[in-house]
Amino acid sequence: MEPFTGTGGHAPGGNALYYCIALAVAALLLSYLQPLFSVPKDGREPPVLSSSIPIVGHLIQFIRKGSDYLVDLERQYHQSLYVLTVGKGRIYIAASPEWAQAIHKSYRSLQFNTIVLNAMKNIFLMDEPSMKLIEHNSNGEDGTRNGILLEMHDMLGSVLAPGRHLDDLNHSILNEVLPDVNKLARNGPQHIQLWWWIRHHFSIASITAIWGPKNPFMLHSDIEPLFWDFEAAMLPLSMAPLPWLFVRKGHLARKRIFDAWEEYMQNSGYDEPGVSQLVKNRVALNMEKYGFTKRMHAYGEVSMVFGAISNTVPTAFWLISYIFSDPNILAEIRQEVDACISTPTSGETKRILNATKLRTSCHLFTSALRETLRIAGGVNITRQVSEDVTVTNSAGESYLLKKDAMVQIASNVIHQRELWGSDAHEFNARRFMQNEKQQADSTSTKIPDPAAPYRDAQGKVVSAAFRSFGGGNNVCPGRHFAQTEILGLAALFVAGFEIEGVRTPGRYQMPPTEALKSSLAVIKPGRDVDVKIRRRAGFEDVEWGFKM
Ligand code: HEM
Repeated sequence: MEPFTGTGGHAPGGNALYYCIALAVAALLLSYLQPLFSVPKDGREPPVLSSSIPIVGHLIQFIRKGSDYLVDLERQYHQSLYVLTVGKGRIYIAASPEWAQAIHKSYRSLQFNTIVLNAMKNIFLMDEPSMKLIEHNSNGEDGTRNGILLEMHDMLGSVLAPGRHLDDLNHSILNEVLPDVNKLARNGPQHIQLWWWIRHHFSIASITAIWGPKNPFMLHSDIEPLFWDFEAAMLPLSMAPLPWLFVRKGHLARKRIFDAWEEYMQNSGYDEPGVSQLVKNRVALNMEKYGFTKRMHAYGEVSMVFGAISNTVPTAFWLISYIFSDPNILAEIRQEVDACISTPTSGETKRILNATKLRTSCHLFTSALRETLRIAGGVNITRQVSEDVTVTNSAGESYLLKKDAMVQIASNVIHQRELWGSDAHEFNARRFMQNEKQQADSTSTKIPDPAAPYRDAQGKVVSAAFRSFGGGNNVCPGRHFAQTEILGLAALFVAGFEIEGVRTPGRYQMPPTEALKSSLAVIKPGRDVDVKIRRRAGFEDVEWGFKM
């Protein structure tokens, strides 16, 4: 299962010389071509960070290092807003909370939906008539909220906000995952691969809670693993020419998933009992109101599958990993979770976890979740500049951003900045305790917002520092759903089980992160981890249940 194979960046043996010569020739050629690609610079723009390889140097580094490239640039240059040029294009990188906030404020000129349109065309393969429908008023050009994208945004914001529909959805996903958990280690210790187990069972439970029992993940055993192949190929699929040739694995996975989702639509799987309000509303909007075909609606639904699981699944894995790799933190969080379990009546094996209490009264547990997201969930936020615009940060600094460029908020860099203290690079489960307590005091009956601004140890708000759920207009509408489902799954492990590594008896050791970190979603583990899982003493026969 070791993923880190290959030559570690060196061409083997005698090929090394040819490799170096080829690189030198390519660099020379590119330097001759550079004038053709020169990007005219306006003195009002942020500083340009150049690359030693002209034209495509930054692109090569992104391909080689993923989102870690931005961390390298931060170490080297300490710039909080700067420009990278690739070919004739510009990417502005905002790497401080102050600039993140300024970018979010200029949402009219720095557009989210233009990025969505590109994805719908190039990744989710919407046909021309559907693109026409989606493009209509996509950025509120006519001053109203009419049009598929804006109406969808508003619909998701309301159906996923704390309330009855969200409770139904959370109840449904937690109930879906219960049978798998209740089967675990029932007849004594059991070996599992922890990442595989969580990925497989949590994905299927999430998709079933949203799309009902006749969904493709439930009906076809190849769909869940293929989804992750598709997910891993997202970027190359969106950029590479001839994806069927150059991104073959991702291309085939995408095709199979589209076909399976089309089958779901053709069989009216969305009409079955157990389908969430969210899916019903999407059918009503896309098909009934705007006339999408079943095929195009199916492709669009796959984009929602990304929203639903590509971040929650790895977050649940890392949260469980962080908790179990520190026995003291495990003991403290266990105490909090134990207080959310119903008291058994004699002879009863059923124990009920109160999911609402998990969110409102387990401050260390919810702090650990946000800390997990700070470290593993530095999801970078991208916008397209629709017109020349001047952005100004809270310190009064201003820069010009040019039309047609991209802007990226480097959440992964912001999440490692000095503002987090000298332990910024380490996991500190208590880091968000001030937040959790403060929210509990001020909003005792409401559900704490997992996207609330970070408060430092003195309780001072540091706006736009915690970016895992984005911010501003496009803050993640699924964050409350995500918080409850992740806490619910992790609580079952904490309350009911002990975990040790097969290769590290008596303790659990986390696997490393993937070598090439994506900037699109929460980081995945670099390899799976074989664990021995057994029932916690005193909970051997427990059948778990949930109440909201
Ligand atoms: C740990 C879990 C999650 C993380 C870290 C996460 C992260 C994010 C981030 C960073 C954004 C903002 C993107 C941007 O501004 O460019 C976003 C938006 C979005 N998320 Fe999530 N998300 C999570 C879970 C979910 C879930 C469970 C759903 C749905 C069931 C969901 C649905 C969406 C949607 C639809 C948007 C687009 C919002 C819009 O149109 O303005 N997310 N998410």
